[in-house]
Amino acid sequence: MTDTPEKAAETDAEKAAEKAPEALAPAEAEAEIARLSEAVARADLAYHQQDAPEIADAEYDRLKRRLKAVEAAHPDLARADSPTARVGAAPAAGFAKIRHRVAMLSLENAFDDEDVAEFAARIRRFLSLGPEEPLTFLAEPKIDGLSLNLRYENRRLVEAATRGDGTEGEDVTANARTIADIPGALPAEAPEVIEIRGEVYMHHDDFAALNERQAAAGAKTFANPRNAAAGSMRQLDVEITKARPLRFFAYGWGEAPGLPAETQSGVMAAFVGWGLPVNPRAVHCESVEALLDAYRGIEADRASLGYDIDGVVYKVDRLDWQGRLGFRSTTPRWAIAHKFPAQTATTVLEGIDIQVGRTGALSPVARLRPVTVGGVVVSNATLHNEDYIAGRGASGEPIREGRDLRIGDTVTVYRAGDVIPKVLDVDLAKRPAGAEPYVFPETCPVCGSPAPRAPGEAVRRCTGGLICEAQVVERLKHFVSRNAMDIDGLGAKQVELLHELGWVTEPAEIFTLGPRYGPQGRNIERLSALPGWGAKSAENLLAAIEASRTPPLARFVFALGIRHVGETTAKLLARHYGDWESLAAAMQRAGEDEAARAELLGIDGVGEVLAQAVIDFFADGHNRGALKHLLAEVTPAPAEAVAADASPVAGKTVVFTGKLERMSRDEAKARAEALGAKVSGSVSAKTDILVAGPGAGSKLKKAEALGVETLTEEDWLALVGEGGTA
Ligand SMILES: NC(=O)c1ccc[n+]([C@@H]2O[C@H](COP(=O)([O-])OP(=O)(O)OC[C@H]3O[C@@H](n4cnc5c(N)ncnc54)[C@H](O)[C@@H]3O)[C@@H](O)[C@H]2O)c1
Ligand SMILES: [Zn+2]
Repeated sequence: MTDTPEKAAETDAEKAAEKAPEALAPAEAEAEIARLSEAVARADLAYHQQDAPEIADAEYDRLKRRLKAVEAAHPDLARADSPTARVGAAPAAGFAKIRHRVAMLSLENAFDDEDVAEFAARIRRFLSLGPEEPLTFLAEPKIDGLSLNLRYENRRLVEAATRGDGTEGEDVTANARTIADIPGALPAEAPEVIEIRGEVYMHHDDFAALNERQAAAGAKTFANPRNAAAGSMRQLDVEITKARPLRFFAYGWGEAPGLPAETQSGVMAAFVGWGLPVNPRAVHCESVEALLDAYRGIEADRASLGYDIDGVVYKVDRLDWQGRLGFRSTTPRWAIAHKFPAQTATTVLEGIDIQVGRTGALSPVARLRPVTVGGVVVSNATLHNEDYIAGRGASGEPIREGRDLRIGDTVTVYRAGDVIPKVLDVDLAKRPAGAEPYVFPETCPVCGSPAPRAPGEAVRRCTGGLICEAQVVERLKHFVSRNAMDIDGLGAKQVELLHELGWVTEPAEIFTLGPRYGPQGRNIERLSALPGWGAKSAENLLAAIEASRTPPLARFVFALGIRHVGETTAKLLARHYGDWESLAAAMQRAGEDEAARAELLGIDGVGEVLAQAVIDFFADGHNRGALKHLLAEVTPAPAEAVAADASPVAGKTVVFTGKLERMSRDEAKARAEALGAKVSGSVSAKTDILVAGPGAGSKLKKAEALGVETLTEEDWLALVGEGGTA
């Protein structure tokens, strides 16, 4: 493949990404800032607004840290709309908005001990504290959920809002009222007006049970408890929130005149007295060492807490000092979040399973000797694809250049932000003697069909689409869909049911439903007795099935669900080959002989990847079997001959070569096809006309040798009635 301009730009960006921020030239820094801002903004939206993160938290933190560093080194280039100057994401559409009386901000991050020491030192400097003066912090687990502001007026809960972009949040008052941990009223000793802030989260076991219920109901499952909590809270339908097992911990406040104490810990104690849940793991710390001890203690218990935390938050305990320290644009100076590192563990790769997805993609999954990674027992992990196993890297993944994975290897497993675990690296020193490189299967483990890898793709795909058990439901749904066979009364739901019952396992069986399950069917069960059907709808369905026994060829080809063959391509194929027999025969030949392949490739709009997909489909014995059954039931109607007999070139095979002067090659092809000609890319004994422009070479020689009629562009235009001056 040649280097496109975008490609070159990409490599420049990669180089820039490796340089120290100060070493970047202004243009590089600007591009780097643009690239990182876009990546962070995109991740923010996915995470905060859609509750569906696309990258791991550790990766997000890395991008953001780099962006901050580049901005710090080139302050004049920092953008006003930089995601480092923002909190979260704007409220989602559909929710009423609530303007926060006191902004809901984020927290500065610390990633190592040094960051923590620097945090404490900065505070001492800011407050001009002598080295002997005590500085007390409260260290609390950082709950991995979503933040919520609860407003109580006259001790009644009157408003609940998400953080949103920090200034405006979503009104989730009704949702908050369904959470048992959140009191609807505060006791008499609470002040008249107070906003309580805290985190909504979900317990691990509740999360697992919720996902099970979701899966059983065919609904979407959540990647981790945080997404489940955020997705459950941010529901327009309160009944859904009510059915979800949400919890709450209070850790702070918004507008709060007349606080009940003068320290963070004092206020928390008062909250407990008012019936608010406060995390019991908070620790008083008098020094940096004490903070780090608290951090390690909480980290050690992380696995047994029963809910996710992603770090420890340190807060200056004295509220007067918090007041003096105040805020930067998006974070307080008196607190910091000490994040836990990405979670890794070492274990043995015991095997590699190949799973087949609904679109036929073969995905390798590592079978691991079970190991605890950040408190969760992991026994399998994704391996992405063939190249990843071979150590050739995959886009966006750390590359183990040249170090392949073999069964028996000792590997590092990685979890970040609770996304699916990954196998990161391999310890070659521990490789067992005789371990063999892994050979990726070339056939589908489900149906045995060939699973080739298309040029330029990393993934192998099963070609047995029509019969492969892993793909069959999706294929059937596609087959009956509106732009395909368009059978009235047979939608995705009905297909799923019929497949589940085992009544339809391949397309042909749709057409034998009547004799099998119709009013006079040979089975005792009846379509009309299915839940929600009745005699009338069964009758209508059978009539619609009868009516679709002669689909237009293009629709039929599209309905087969051949990879890369969309409606447009199906039309091209139908028009070029005319009828099913010619098309099918040509496709089978194309797998074996060059001329037939060249003809296929000669069709305008058919490229290598597409041609190979079609050839693979027709070459697969399973598909041929399913097609045979199907063609016993349906007869595709030949494509309408375009401008057929009227055209002198209808049905003729034409090849263009050399330079055309009156129109582009593509346009010439399109016009010829519109006149009913078949356009091919190579000359053979079947060629009727060769149109040769200046510079024609080997094709012209071959045509002359074969005695094929040869025309100039002018002759051709005259023949098809487009001669004369343009
Ligand atoms: N994976 C992604 O694509 C992606 C995208 C955006 C954000 N994120 C994650 O979110 C983080 C940034 O989000 P953020 O701005 O919400 O910051 P943050 O989550 O790092 O810190 C602020 C939040 O911590 C919460 N919190 C939990 N326990 C707390 C406690 N005891 N005291 C005070 N606050 C507590 C509060 O809700 C507060 O809003 C990132 O570091 C990353 O981990 C991930
Ligand atoms: Zn298969």
